[in-house]
Amino acid sequence: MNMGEYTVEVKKLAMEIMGAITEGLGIGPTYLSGKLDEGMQVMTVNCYPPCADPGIALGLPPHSDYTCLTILLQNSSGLEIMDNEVGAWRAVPDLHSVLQVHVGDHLEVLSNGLYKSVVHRVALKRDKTRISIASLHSMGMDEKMETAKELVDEHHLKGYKESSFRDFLNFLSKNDIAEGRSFIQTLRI
Ligand SMILES: O=C(O)CCC(=O)C(=O)O
Ligand SMILES: [Fe+2]
Repeated sequence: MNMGEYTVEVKKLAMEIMGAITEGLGIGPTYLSGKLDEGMQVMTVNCYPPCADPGIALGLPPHSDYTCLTILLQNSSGLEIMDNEVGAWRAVPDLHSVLQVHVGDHLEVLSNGLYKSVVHRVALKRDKTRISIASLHSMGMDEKMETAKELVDEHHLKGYKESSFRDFLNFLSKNDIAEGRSFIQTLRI
């Protein structure tokens, strides 16, 4: 499969998974399908060179993705995920030909916090180049993601402000995520 075909297939998968998630949330399998289908798919190909002293450097600083979903393919281990219950990093095992699905900030907003966006980072290897391909799925540039009204009531107050992909880009231009500022924190009410 070439990159173009992969891009098309991974989008279909993202649409299916989001349909299953919104169905599971009780807001129906097509709740977001139109806006997601017409929305943005950003493909990033990341190359992490070997590092003589991996203890003092990171491939990618801790962050969560602004997306609804991110689908990731990696050629070797290196990705680490924050385990919020214990406040420790967990290495994602090196599983061959496996796609990882990350919950992004906008799914946390949509679900009123029932899904939590995953904080992740990439560690470097002493003797190995690591390559990953991430497919980031979100609505259009100026489409505002709002918490589903069906998931808000007097016992479950609305926990998030609405935001768009452009709002995230504006945040990025003014803040350094390497210093720990996170977009989702600015959305929490
Ligand atoms: O290289 C990876 O495994 C993660 C890439 C990533 O987090 C991103 O592109 O947002
Ligand atoms: Fe990421």
